[in-house]
Amino acid sequence: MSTRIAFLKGHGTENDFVIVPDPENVLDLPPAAVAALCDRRAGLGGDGLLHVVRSAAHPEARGMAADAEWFMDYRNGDGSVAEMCGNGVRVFARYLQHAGHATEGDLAIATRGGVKTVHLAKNGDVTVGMGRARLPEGDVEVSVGEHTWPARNVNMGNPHAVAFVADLAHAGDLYAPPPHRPAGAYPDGVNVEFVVDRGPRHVAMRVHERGSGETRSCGTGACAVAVAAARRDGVDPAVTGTPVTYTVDVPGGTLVITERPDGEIDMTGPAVIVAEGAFDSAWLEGVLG
Ligand SMILES: N[C@@H](CCC[C@H](N)C(=O)O)C(=O)O
Repeated sequence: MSTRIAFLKGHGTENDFVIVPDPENVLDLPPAAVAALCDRRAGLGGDGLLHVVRSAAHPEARGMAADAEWFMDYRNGDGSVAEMCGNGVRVFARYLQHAGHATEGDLAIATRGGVKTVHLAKNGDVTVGMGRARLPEGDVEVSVGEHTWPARNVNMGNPHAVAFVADLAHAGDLYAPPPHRPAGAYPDGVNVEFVVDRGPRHVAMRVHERGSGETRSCGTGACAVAVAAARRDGVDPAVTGTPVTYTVDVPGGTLVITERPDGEIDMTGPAVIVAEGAFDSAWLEGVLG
């Protein structure tokens, strides 16, 4: 028997998501189902999917249920699982507010990267405490076409390679194959950011996301870029004792990233719900065969 399954669409700086509320975790969402839902031509379309589940109802989140009622079960557009999604968690918070599960102010959300504190501001901005960046040794190179750049490893719970480039156009076009990287450097894949300077503590980036291709924004990527830019600029809040803020322009808007002396990083930007509807379970079963 076919049933109607509710969904919403939302985005944060045009990093867009299919949102599937499933409080008791009863839906079966294998990778092929997520990829079908995120398909921009044959499905609903999204860079990724936010499966909204009560922490107590999800085996990966039960241990966080005392601290956060809701778990962001994030999936990339190809159906793969990622540790964290910075824009996703901001849109997830906006969904909880939209659905009446949260109000303006602070709320805790469980993610595979741990419990994140999100602040829903009056002006529509959403800030998330992203935790600390790790800067593993062993920098790599990324290449697109005839261009090759050194890149900095930054881990925001998920892996990023940040390359400072002369021209964002050198990152190729939307349909180009993903940037090349040396075999073995990232056994689980990597998100690659291309960055140019725009002014003092102001950069612009493009990103090729693991599991989604080029997207118009990446929150964890913007944090990785801000930290890589600060270190390149000789700025480390742990040393100066003063927070540092970078403005990061992405193709879909602007994110503001602040790193504090204790290493904790806050990211602020808009998060919007644009539509809600329902799809037929028979359609999805038909696609999955
Ligand atoms: N768009 C996200 C990052 C999503 C996960 C990423 N593609 C990965 O596989 O690590 C963000 O806003 O952080």
